[in-house]
Amino acid sequence: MKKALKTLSRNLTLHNLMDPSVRYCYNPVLHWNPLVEEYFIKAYGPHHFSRISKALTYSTCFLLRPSCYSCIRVNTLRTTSDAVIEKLQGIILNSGLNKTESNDSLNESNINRNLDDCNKVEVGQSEHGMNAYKGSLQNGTISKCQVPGLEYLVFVKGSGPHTIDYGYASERPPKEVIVSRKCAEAVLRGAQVFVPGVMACSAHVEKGDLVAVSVAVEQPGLDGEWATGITRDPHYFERSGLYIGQGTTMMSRAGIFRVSEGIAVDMNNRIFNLPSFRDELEGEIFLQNLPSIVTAHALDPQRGERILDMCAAPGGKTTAIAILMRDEGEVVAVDRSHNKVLNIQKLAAEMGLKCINTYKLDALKAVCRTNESNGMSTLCSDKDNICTNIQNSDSPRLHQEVSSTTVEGLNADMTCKERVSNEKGNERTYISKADIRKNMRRMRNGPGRNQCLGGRVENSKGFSPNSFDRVLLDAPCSALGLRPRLFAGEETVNSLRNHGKYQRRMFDQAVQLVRSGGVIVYSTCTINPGENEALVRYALDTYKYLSLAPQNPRIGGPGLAGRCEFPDGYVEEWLKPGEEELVQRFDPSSPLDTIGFFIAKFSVGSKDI
Ligand SMILES: C[S@@+](CC[C@H](N)C(=O)[O-])C[C@H]1O[C@@H](n2cnc3c(N)ncnc32)[C@H](O)[C@@H]1O
Repeated sequence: MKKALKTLSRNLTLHNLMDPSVRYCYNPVLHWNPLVEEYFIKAYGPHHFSRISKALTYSTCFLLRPSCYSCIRVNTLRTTSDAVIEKLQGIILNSGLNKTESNDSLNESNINRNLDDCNKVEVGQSEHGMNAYKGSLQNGTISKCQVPGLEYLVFVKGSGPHTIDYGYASERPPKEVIVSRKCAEAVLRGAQVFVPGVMACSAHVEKGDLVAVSVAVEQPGLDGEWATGITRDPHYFERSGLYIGQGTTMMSRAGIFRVSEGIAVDMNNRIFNLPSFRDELEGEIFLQNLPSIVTAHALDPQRGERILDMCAAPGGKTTAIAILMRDEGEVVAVDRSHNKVLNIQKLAAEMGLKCINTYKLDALKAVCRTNESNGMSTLCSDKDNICTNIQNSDSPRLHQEVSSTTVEGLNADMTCKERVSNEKGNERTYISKADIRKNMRRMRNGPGRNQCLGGRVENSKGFSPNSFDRVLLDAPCSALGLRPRLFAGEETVNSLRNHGKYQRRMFDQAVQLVRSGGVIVYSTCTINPGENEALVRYALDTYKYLSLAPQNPRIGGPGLAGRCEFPDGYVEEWLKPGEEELVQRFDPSSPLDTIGFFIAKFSVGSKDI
């Protein structure tokens, strides 16, 4: 009886998943590691965490409707927000992006009603900042930010989610292109489908064909591991609800798998219409998340000061800081990656900023106690090991095809593991965890390409203690606040703790480099309290001369006070009562509609006592 019920329920589920309206839509479910989910439910409560989880995927829940907008930071050293608004209006008119509100998306009054509704739920963001922000979004398609001090930011409103007719006819499913998760996340932010992001393609796709674009997202496998099976199964349940739009192929299927770059699919019918302004107004604008811009303001850099940006690439906050300093003083921007340092240099040059000096440096070794610091840097070029290694690691792209009813040239139920074993054919019976991780990475990012940008980067051996007025540590983190996010299962409780350890070691360096009387700003783009409030607790308990400082502007909500006891006995301490309002927590499920983000600002007292 139990077995019959189970089979019936499975058949019903499959039947539902085969229903084109259930399958050809965008309604992703974010998967978490079960223990991580348990921990976040303890931190946020089940309802709040469920809203956060939904918001991270950009999908809709009954109260929350993504207002989806692009936030543009204007380079005020080059132009004004009025001039930028005028140019953007022209670009939008020419590109047809002004088709922002269609029948199936909500109108302005609904948006405001939704924002009001959302205000009633308990996501407490700063009231003053929230009202100014709401005012900004009500002004029309392009508007200036009304938060005092942030008037140079321009918001361009997008629209969605739109319902797309993919042209499904009984037994004649649409041609399909399957993209990697990272590619899909970029497409949801307004990008096109580029060749490296394509994982598979229906048979007989020619240039100019209309294709449905779906995403291969990791699903829980029978063995307890995550797997991205692109199966031959006619039900294709693994991509149900994971259709992100429709586009026109810019090359044939054969072409897509022959070339290594270029646009594969021109996305002309998207779930979300979000202008990306790629390559537009170069040097005049920079697309940046609102919380990142607030981070630069929280640091409050002054003209003539010496500022360290410890994990700076690609340079979004570095350039925001340099502009706030009117390009007077010095912003030292370091990153451990050669190519990423080149990206900072490129961005600084585009924006015409002279006060930025870039170095390749491991921030864990940023303090130099000998006379080797600063000026004693060594030069390396694109000939160094990093580039050579990167180029050598390039691997051939997979050649796959998929059709909604028949899949040619693709193994049935092919999982990550089977791909690994492909390399050595049947000889290989053992699949290492490293191999699985490598393939998981590949599934996430797509086959992709590694690039060496070329150019010269200066290696630094570190900086003298107390040599900076202010330090920004925008730490590498679990990035569990980034939106849109289609999978979160790769982080375990252990990996989250390891992020915390790494961040504390970096923070120890920041504390040594800043002078007495200076400022440290710590930020992450994760919702994990272990990397946010727990870092603040560590900082305040370890360095008695540090204190939390108020931030301006304050748009985010309060931090989490309390502690979390884990089943293995580990205890994580968060903020103490009274400290919550001194940090800014950007909740991805709040009406602010930002990524999940955290900012703490520390005043550095006298180190001598
Ligand atoms: C969150 S991103 C920084 C984003 C950047 N602040 C911005 O706003 O554009 C973190 C950066 O830290 C860098 N990173 C990671 N570990 C590092 C280390 N040990 N030393 C220096 N940089 C590191 C990564 O390469 C990455 O570029």
